[in-house]
Amino acid sequence: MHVDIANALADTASPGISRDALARLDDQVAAAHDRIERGIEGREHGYAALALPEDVDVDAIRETTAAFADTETLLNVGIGGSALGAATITDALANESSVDAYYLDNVDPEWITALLSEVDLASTTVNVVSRSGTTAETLANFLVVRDAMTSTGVDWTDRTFVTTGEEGPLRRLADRHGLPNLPQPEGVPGRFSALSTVGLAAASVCGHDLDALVAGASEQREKLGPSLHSNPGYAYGAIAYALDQRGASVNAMMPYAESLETFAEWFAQLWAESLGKDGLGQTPARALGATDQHSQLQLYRAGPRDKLVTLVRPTERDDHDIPESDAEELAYLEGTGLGELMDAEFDATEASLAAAGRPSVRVELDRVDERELGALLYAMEAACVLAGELYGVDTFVQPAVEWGKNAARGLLGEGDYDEADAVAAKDELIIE
Ligand SMILES: O=P(O)(O)OC[C@H]1O[C@H](O)[C@H](O)[C@@H](O)[C@@H]1O
Repeated sequence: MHVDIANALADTASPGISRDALARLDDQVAAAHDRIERGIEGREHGYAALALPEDVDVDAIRETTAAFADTETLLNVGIGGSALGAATITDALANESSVDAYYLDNVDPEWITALLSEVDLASTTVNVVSRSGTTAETLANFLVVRDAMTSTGVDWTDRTFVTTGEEGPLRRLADRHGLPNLPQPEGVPGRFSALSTVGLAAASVCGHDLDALVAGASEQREKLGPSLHSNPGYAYGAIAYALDQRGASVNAMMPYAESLETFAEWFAQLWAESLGKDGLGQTPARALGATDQHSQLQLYRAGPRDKLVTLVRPTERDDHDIPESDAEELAYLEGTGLGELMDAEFDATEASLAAAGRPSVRVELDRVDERELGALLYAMEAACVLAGELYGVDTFVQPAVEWGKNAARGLLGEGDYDEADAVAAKDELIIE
């Protein structure tokens, strides 16, 4: 995995960073790295995430999930950081697995009802994931899934394990029913937990190679050092920060692979919840190549100069030949493959942005496999932690999200929350 930052330099783009400013930025990276390394060594809250390649116990994950070897469908009941890391991995590698993995990370009743009526619950494994064990959406979905199993004569206690902390309602419920429990990593916020029990349990149920995922992350861990020039993660985080400072307040994450579409969702949570505070932060946007060339690219190339476009692709993938056609106008497609076309689209988009003086960063994986995914996830987490240091924000908290959670709890009558009063106090100006 590597990044190419040339098209984010002021030589090409505006906003862009000059070579002199890049040298000054590298001094800031060195100082930030000292802080990060201390945090990792001391397993401080949040920084502990970057120690996961060393700390995660893949044998314990394999041991717990071995009891569910007959799984045909996995229902991962969790939201935010308790869904997106696992979903990134299993969606990216879905073609390699015989297990269909679904992420119940929303409480849309029509969607849940339809899903539960489609899957064979007798061969379904349920992983209920919640760091706090209190998230209303997760607990509600779990109760619904459990009820669906009971109504179809499936013993839900045989088919369920939980991934949660030492305390909380979910843990108590799991203990009461003797459900296997995978512990949450200490000091690792949900959005940084892809490379822990939280992200890897689903990967294990789907039969993916946990050792390779961790090995890819370890490679990137070893690259953490005092310069952005020897570390793709730091390079990405430093450039994204520097461009935001120069006006690129939006970061459009655009993978050129269907298998990486969920990665852009995971990145959006990582970037938004970690950096969006104190009036600072860069807004993550989600796009998919080549599809969104035909929808969003117009804005990225010719709209306000407030965007950094991050183009992600595997350099190697199984191609599919484009068959001969009987139309002369289509002759140019003959002898090529869909993958070749995808690559041409990627190169064309990158060049078209550069020709318009718009900044982009290229992120390339050797291929979409466990090792490269582990590397990508770790590098982006390191990028985010570094960016947090450069902004000077508290990367590992999300008080603004907690506000909404409290308001919803208050509305549902779980207790007295001031936040719920604000909902009732809303003004109305209705137009019909
Ligand atoms: O894992 P849980 O405690 O259920 O939390 C799930 C999610 O809840 C909140 O929305 C937080 O802002 C997220 O960071 C977290 O990932």
